[in-house]
Amino acid sequence: MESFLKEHRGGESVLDLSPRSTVGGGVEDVYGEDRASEDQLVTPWTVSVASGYSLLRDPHHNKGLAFTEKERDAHYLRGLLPPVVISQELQEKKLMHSIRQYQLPLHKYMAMMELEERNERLFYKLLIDNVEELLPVVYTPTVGEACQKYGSIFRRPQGLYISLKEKGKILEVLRNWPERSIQVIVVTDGERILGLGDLGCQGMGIPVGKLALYTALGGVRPSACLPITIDVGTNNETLLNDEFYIGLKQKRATGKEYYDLLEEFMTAVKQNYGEKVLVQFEDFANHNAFELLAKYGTTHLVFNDDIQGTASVVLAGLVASLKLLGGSLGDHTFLFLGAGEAGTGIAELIALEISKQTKAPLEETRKKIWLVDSKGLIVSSRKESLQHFKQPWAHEHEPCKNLLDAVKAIKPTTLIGTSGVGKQFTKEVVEAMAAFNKTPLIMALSNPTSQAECTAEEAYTWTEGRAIFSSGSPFDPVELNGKLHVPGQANNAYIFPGLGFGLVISGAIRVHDDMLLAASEALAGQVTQEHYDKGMIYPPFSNIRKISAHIAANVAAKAYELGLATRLPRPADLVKYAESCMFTPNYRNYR
Ligand SMILES: NC(=O)C1=CN([C@@H]2O[C@H](COP(=O)(O)OP(=O)(O)OC[C@H]3O[C@@H](n4cnc5c(N)ncnc54)[C@H](OP(=O)(O)O)[C@@H]3O)[C@@H](O)[C@H]2O)C=CC1
Ligand SMILES: CC(=O)C(=O)O
Ligand SMILES: [Mg+2]
Repeated sequence: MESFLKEHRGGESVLDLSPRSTVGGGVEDVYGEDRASEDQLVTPWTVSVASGYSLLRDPHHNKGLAFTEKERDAHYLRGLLPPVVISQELQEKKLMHSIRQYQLPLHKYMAMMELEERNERLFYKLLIDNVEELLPVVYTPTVGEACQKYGSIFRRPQGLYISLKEKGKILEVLRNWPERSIQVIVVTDGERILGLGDLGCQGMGIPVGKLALYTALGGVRPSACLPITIDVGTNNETLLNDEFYIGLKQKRATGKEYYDLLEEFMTAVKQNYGEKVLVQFEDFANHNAFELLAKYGTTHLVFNDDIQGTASVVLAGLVASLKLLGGSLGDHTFLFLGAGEAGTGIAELIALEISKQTKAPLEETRKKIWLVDSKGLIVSSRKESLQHFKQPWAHEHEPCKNLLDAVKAIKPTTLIGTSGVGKQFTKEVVEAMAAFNKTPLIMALSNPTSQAECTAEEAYTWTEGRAIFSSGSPFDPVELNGKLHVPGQANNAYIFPGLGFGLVISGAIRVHDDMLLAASEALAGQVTQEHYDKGMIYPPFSNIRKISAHIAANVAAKAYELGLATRLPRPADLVKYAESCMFTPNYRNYR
């Protein structure tokens, strides 16, 4: 602070902050003074231009040992750092070495979060340059464990908490966030965190993780990202009884109380950030997710990642798989285990794509797709008792009580797991798939790894190496009878960063289903012959920035075509434009 005042008052400090001299020198004992003010009100105050010590403590500008000699002179850093000056590359090498020393993924996660709080650009450089290694650390599966233990690992707030206590004041709460130019909000209410259920306020790890990917994979500026957790209570008894739980200790609010809070939130978001801020709904339970999407889809720029992002990524994998399987999408039969957000979201986008390709009505193309929920196969005799999002899938058929019976009856070419329950694709189920398919397509999408419907090894072993396999959380390649099988990661992380970036750079004001198809097409278009030769239906994450630029460009093109883009004129080369807009984490030079 002193250096700031000197800098701004011609080198003359207006406040004398130096310790008052005492007879005989040395530092004055200020502890008594501090105790004397214990009962008094004090004002927490700070300055806004960072230099000296505060610059080292500012994660947006801190460069640690990479501050140059000139910068150390100009910004009052002399003596605050050891003498050596190192490059960002050397810092990266050192940090990767230290992160690799940790045995437990959660410790790696905590080291990464600590880095983000200390030096944001270095955090993103590490994440971008080592994406395949670090994605499982900052994202699924480790982020799941981090959310489960968020109460005990919580150090500093990384996003905004909006609870029932803030009712009537949400606009003010938004204004407390230090950044004004927000482009992307990821919001959860913590009720369905991955396949781990209701984690209440501890779900904050998910918006934080998703937005880190928006920046690292998609190129949205970190300062334009805002993670939000809406806390309406939790029905998780363990959390309610945990003295370290960080959220509201009450049962979840429902009905009018819940929807009124969400309405206030959505209104405040638009009031504060305007029409073009993207709100991504994440990990809401399905009894609210579909309704919120339908309600705000016509008035706000909103997108549900679990319903729509997942649909787009899976469709891309299916389209790519046709290169290996032959035929068209409409030639296939799909069976889902799990008929919630992910399951019905994917099913609807597949049906839409087949309908666009064949010109057949949606009601017809849906008939190629079957879903099983916790009560068995969804069939017409169950229609009356089904939630609205399941009803379009209630086809004419005899009831089937379990997945194995459904597989045998429907004989799908593709089996997709979106149940949130691990180990449901048993040996019998997978062997049944292999019995009537030369190359069965198996997707075990539930997260984190503990909830995957089967492992990569199981899928390859039980099909004698014939399966094409993808999962929501990553699995290592599997060697079977001398052949290496490379599983894909069918995770919406391929889609949402590029999709969101495309919406941002075109200034889109609404999300349209055709944009999901455009994102899907762009992702499938990034799978090359080299990937197909290895049996892959998704490109590697190591290329994700390029992939995201192509997705963003395709989505932006669709926004312009539909008249939903506001950033005019339309750039001629949208891929180049997207690339040029992407945030890069290299250090900036300070004057
Ligand atoms: N890979 C990816 O990118 C993504 C993965 N996911 C994962 O998908 C999973 C599900 O998410 P989501 O769709 O939002 O969750 P939902 O709660 O909306 O849906 C879960 C569905 O699974 C069904 N189900 C639960 N248990 C069983 C069972 N034992 N047998 C058969 N069906 C069962 C439920 O049935 P009922 O309706 O009868 O209760 C429900 O239909 C989660 O693990 C999530 O992590 C989600 C989004 C993206
Ligand atoms: C990936 C994701 O969004 C989920 O599992 O919920
Ligand atoms: Mg999710």
